[in-house]
Amino acid sequence: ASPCDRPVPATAGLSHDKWEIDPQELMLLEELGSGQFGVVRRGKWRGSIDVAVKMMKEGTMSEDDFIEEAKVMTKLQHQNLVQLYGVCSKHRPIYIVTEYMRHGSLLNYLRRHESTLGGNVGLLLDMCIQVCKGMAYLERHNYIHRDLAARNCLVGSENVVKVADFGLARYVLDDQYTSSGGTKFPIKWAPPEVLNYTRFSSKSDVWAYGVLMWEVFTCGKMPYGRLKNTEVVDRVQRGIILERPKACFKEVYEVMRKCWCHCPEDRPSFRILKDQLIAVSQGLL
Ligand SMILES: CN1CCN(C(=O)c2ccc(Nc3nc(-c4cccc(NC(=O)c5ccc(C(C)(C)C)cc5)c4)cn4ccnc34)cc2)CC1
Repeated sequence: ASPCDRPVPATAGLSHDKWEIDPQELMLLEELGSGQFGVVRRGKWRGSIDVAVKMMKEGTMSEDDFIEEAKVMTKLQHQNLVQLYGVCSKHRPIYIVTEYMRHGSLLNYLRRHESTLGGNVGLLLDMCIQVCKGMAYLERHNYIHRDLAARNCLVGSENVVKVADFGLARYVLDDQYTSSGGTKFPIKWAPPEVLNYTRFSSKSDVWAYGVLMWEVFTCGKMPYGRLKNTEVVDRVQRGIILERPKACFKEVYEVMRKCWCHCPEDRPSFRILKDQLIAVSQGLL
């Protein structure tokens, strides 16, 4: 029978899962960096869209679980979240394709521009507020980051700052990274309930956000300096918190301190933090 009188199957066009990206539509360019997880390269998608492509080394993550989660992650859309465009999961290594951020990680950006950023409290506070907006969006969607830190935020044009790799930590297979006793676990960004019971929540993200604020106002110093992880755990358990950075106004440090309440329920939500920081920034300028 001629095609015109055959009914079009209802699934026509739907079989192409929109979170699945066709690798033939990707052009891979220079390497942006690498780590135990694999290599990240800049790329072009469909000829014109700037992307970052994470080529996940096999054995780094539980890929099937991640691919399932990617369907949810592509729906998380906010101007302060690094947008996940999709995955190439029909080959190995799998590719994770996101929007491209041209200035790299917030941590490296702070360290590279300390001379100009150091004195600009308004800009440092604005960067914190942008991260807070992205995190308030995740909080509203009951989405926990689990590894919020300046190294996991990225900088684009005009000092735009976005939160990256939200939720990715759940799929990492390296238990040096996932268990709180592991050498790669981000101890210095973890609250007591995570150190003791690995109990993650949006309030544990708030604790990490307080440490990120400290990173921003010190232009990328390492929290607790060269203290060993065991010494940091001991301090955090005893309620000793990070000291006020020189560049940090008292009002800003007061907000930071609230993120480090021992009990998660005493810490403010990101929604409240956002309003408080905006009020401080309006008072300061
Ligand atoms: C003038 N300067 C020159 C130097 N410079 C750069 O080279 C530079 C420029 C842009 C960059 N952009 C991005 N870089 C990256 C990037 C680069 C290196 C490493 C990584 N790391 C990761 O993606 C990564 C790290 C850890 C993990 C685990 C498994 C532990 C959770 C998973 C993934 C990301 C991701 N991006 C996503 C969107 N945009 C970027 C990165 C670097 C910055 C600009």
